[in-house]
Amino acid sequence: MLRWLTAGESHGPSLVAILEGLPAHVEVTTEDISDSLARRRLGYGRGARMKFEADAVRVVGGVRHGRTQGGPIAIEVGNTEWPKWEQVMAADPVDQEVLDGLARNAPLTRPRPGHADLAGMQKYDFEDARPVLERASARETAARVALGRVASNFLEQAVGAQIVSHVIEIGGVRAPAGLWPAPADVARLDEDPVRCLDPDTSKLIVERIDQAHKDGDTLGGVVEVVVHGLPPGLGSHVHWDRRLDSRLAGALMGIQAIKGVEVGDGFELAATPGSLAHDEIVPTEEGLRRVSGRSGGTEGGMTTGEILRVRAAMKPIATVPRALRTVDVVTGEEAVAHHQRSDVCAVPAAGIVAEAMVALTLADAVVEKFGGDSVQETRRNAASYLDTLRYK
Ligand SMILES: Cc1cc2nc3c(=O)[nH]c(=O)nc-3n(C[C@H](O)[C@H](O)[C@H](O)COP(=O)(O)O)c2cc1C
Ligand SMILES: C=C(O[C@@H]1CC(C(=O)O)=C[C@@H](OP(=O)(O)O)[C@H]1O)C(=O)O
Repeated sequence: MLRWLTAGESHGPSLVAILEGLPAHVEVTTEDISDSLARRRLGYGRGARMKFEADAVRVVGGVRHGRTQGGPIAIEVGNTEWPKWEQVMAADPVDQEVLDGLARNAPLTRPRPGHADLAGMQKYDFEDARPVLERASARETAARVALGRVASNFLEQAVGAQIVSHVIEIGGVRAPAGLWPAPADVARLDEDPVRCLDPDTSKLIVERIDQAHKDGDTLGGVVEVVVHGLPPGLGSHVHWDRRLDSRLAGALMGIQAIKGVEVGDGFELAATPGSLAHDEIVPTEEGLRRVSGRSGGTEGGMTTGEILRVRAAMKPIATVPRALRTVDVVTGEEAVAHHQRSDVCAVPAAGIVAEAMVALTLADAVVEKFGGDSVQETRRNAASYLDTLRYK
């Protein structure tokens, strides 16, 4: 079983992430992790912070000379913004006089509709939204992407699986259906301003984001994660919490601002007759194959061995510049929500986070099915399973 945890605040000194249960000998370097973090910062429409802040990666446990050692892997992602927040976010008490003199410490009492502010203040009994938004912030996803890179190296080295994500819709502008990226498309996708496979849609999306920016508005959208090279039989039909689609859905829903998940053609299948909704099975020279991929590569909560495809729908950013109505919780009076800066659209970044969550979930399913204390043992076990598969 793989377990993972993150800690740290948006403007704290660093985020930390721990991954436990991964076999030894997975090749991974600080550079690999930094590259993945750099991909998360991509995407037209992100706010100023993405430009001036860097992710300072330090692997502090579990990896030696570029290979995992079998123990928990601990990664620190330093926030280079920290010096500006050292007192506001200090772990130890700071003189009230000092804090009162800091504009950025002013209590945030006008919660933003759509963010965690009000529910968090109610639940944790805070008069200031700061402690809530600091942890709710998607800054935390940097820690997940760091772990996701370790998981995705494992998947590639253990079973040869490769993950790629793309944006299929932003602000209602949608790419043509049926475009599924291959691993070779990753560089091209990363170069596109919105990580969309279709250049015409990409241009329209950039215009849509510019318009939203001008209007003081924000946008959401849909990303799709596609995984090539998975063996059949990851996950299980025997119990709800062992179903792979259930685990993938939970992992994707756990990303800030994700409000919908589809496996394969999901909602569209609901409107399609059965004769056209399922993936017929045919014998080919390469063995049993499906003629289509509508199911998204799972049946009965197990991988089918075909391409895995899952989608996540992100709502628009909650910090809307054209501020929304709220209440000042201290005075009880009507007000507009607090706003300093924000992303107009973070859908491309959410795609990279979705890749990470899919990688962690699949790595867990591979460890569960094939075990192994070293990646070579996992690889042997997977190869022997595939060799002796009853129906190929
Ligand atoms: C990559 C990414 C970047 C985000 N950037 C912002 C942002 O700049 N401003 C904002 O208000 N929300 C942003 N969000 C969304 C909030 O973190 C999220 O809405 C908030 O934590 C409340 O959680 P919920 O939307 O799941 O209810 C971002 C989310 C992601 C995944
Ligand atoms: C810092 C990141 O994303 C942040 C996520 C976020 C939110 O509310 O989720 C709000 C913004 O932060 P701030 O309010 O400080 O401008 C984003 O920049 C990041 O992704 O690295």
